[in-house]
Amino acid sequence: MTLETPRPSLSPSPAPANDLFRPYYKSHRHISHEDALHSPDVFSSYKSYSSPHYTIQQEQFDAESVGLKNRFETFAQTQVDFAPPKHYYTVEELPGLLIYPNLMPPAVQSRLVTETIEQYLPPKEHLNNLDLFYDIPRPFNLFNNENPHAKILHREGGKPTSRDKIKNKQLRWVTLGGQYNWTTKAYPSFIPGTEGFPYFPKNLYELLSRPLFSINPEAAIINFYSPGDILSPHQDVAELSQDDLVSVSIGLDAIFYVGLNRYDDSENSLAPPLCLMLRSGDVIVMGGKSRHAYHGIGKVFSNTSPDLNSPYQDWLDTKRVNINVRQMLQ
Ligand SMILES: O=C(O)CCC(=O)C(=O)O
Ligand SMILES: [Fe+2]
Repeated sequence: MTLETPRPSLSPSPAPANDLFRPYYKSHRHISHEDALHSPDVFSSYKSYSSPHYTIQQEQFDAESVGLKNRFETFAQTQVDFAPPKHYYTVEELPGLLIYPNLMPPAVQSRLVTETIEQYLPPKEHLNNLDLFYDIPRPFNLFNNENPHAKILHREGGKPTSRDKIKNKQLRWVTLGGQYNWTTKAYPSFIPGTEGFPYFPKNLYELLSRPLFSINPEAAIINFYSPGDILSPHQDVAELSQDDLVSVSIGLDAIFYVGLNRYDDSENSLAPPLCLMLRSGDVIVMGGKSRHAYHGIGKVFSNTSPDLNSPYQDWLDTKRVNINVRQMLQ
């Protein structure tokens, strides 16, 4: 269970989490979408869920008090026709974990994909996983169709790549805002508001910041998954801030695991992780005691992306995009 390339803020998980998560990665590796949707131990809001380990509660969501419609329309730059969700979910055993099924309407999801490809990915300040090995031309236009097969050479004599290969499989993440330092395993400790403080895209900031979520977004990782990709169990502990981590899913459905190291009284053993089906438009918040919970992705299901009427729909039909936003500083 290793990733192809190292990635920011991925701290190796100690044995207990790995041991508890491993059977799930194994049993879900070949599960069909249909079986996962009906599996009693995979939570999704539209079916019943019962687990001896987790109690999920439905909470009232007040879309008006957080100015949801206005936020969405500002971000999508168009009128957004949507019925705001009435509920979100909390988990008794994972305090601070919030689950918002289908929060982002299609127009907002589509805009997020467009912004990712056209604005967040191209600049040289936004490092991606390929930059570690290749001299990726900048601005990096994933969909510039001139010469998609032109060779991009590996810096240390490894296999060359091409924009086509990157687009279809190799692009795994891009970082926005404060860029994590690989060597020191830390974010830059700049002072907010001063020159040189990492720039974070304003439109994404305004979409996800207070009062909707308890966060001043300063850094983000956008993860790209193809079917077959997983993300190993880890904690996100690099940020100094204890504020919420906000995670938006777009495109293909995926199984997400999350767990705290705790003893389950009924079985007197470490509790297994909670399994969630994450679908396009869902948002997860990891805050409070769950800010540093172990988590990972066990399965990405092919042919499950909704039609978002995106200019990049063909690509999105083969991808899961996860926008993972954090506050770096206290
Ligand atoms: O893809 C996801 O839902 C989770 C990503 C994640 O855990 C991370 O970027 O640290
Ligand atoms: Fe994470």
